[in-house]
Formats: sequence, C-alpha cells, structure tokens
Amino acid sequence: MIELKDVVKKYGRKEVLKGVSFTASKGEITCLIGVNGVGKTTILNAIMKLTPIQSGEILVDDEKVTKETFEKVTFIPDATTMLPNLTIEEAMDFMNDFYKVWNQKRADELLKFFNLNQKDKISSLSKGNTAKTNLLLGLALDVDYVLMDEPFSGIDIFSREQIAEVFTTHLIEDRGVIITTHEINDIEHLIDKAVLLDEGKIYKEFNTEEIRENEGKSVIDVMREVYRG
Ligand SMILES: Nc1ncnc2c1ncn2[C@@H]1O[C@H](COP(=O)(O)OP(=O)(O)OP(=O)(O)O)[C@@H](O)[C@H]1O
Repeated sequence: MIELKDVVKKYGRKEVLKGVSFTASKGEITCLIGVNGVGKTTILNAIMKLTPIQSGEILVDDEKVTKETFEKVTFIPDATTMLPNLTIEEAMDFMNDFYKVWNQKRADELLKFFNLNQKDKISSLSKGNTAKTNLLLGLALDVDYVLMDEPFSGIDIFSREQIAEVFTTHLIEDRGVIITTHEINDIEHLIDKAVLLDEGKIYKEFNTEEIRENEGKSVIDVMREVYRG
C-alpha cells in the first residue's frame, strides 16, 4: 500500500498540499481528481521523491521511501517524450540495461497490444503513440506500483480507448495504480477508488463501486456535487 500521511508541500510561500492523507492499495486503481493546479502532479512527484515535502510522511508498504522503493514503484509521466533520440527498440534495450526489473516479455506484449513499430524513432511519434510508448516503458517494469500522470492528455478518442483497455488486461495484473486524469469518462468504469482534491486538501475519498451500488452515483455525479457545490 502507498500511504500519504498529512503531507504538506510548499513552493516558496505557496502551500500547495495542506495536509494530504490517503492510501492506494495493491490490486486497485486509485484516481486523483481535481481542477488544474490543485496538486495532483505534485503528489506523484512527492511519492517519487522528485520534490521535497515540508512535513508529513509517505510510506510504501509501511516503509519510508528510499532508493530501494524504486524497485517497487514506477512513474509514467505525461506525454513528454522520454529518450527522444532513440527508436522504441533502442529505448527498450536501454531500459533492459538500466533496470533489473525490466520484463522483456511484457514489453513485447505491450508493443503488440498498442500496435507500435519498434523501429520508429520516439521523437517522430504522434502524441498518442508517445503516450503509449511511455506506458510500455513503464508497465514493462516488474514493479508493484505504477503512478501515471495524465496518460490521456491531448490524445484522440481511439488512442484513449486503447490506453484505457490496457487497464482491463493482465498487463496491469495485481499492481497498485495511482492515476491522475481529467478524462474521467475514459476510465470511470475501471477505477476502484477516487480521491477528490480541493484547495490543497482531500475533499472526499471513496470506493467507486460502493457509491455506485449504495447511492446509485457515478464518479462524475460526485464530482459535480463537490466542485459545482
Ligand atoms: N516547480 C514548481 N515551482 C513552483 N510552483 C509549482 C511548481 N510545480 C507546481 N507548482 C504549482 O503548484 C500547484 C500545483 O501544481 P500541480 O502541477 O501539482 O497541479 P495539478 O493538479 O497536477 O494540475 P494539472 O491538472 O493542471 O496538471 C500549481 O499552482 C503550480 O503552479
């Protein structure tokens, strides 16, 4: 389980996270939801220690984040291009050399799943194929937790559907996923838990199936209540 306990993050004097606490379990897809600038990416960066926090705690499987944690967690950034000068094949070789948790079999399956051509240079890929390549390079690591920042950002409906489909396959397996997205429609039916952020705090955290069954509400219904008052 990934656990944030009362995390406070400031950029200069601006307090972006004002005591954020939530958990994300293995085997579940947890979706961070909130308007632009609320701090979703900051949370993912803080989990990866890419940005320091002022107070609070972040635990992975009950332990503080250390270098070893990164054999358990991978971060798939938004559509920015990783390793632009390489072909997809060269990027996979690079990952293979760099990470002992690289799983070539799963990489080959993902290549096929996303219909990518491994001879293509990454800098020449469309935005949708760049996002798919980023997902391939992240999901082919044998780690327990996957953090994804806006995997659907700026890409067409068909690519979004294909990316959403990967969540329903064995390629995700029983890993824990934390995802940020504004495209809730694409994955509403796939997420297990929603964490709604507002003004630097968790406004609401709920199990999507429970709220569907008990209150007959979708994630979007709850978002409307929260953000539109
Ligand atoms: N490196 C930085 N230096 C200063 N301020 C920053 C930095 N990174 C983010 N911020 C600010 O922190 C706030 C939260 O940013 P963050 O990117 O985490 O939001 P977000 O919820 O992911 O937004 P979006 O939905 O637009 O991606 C914003 O006001 C942003 O301007």
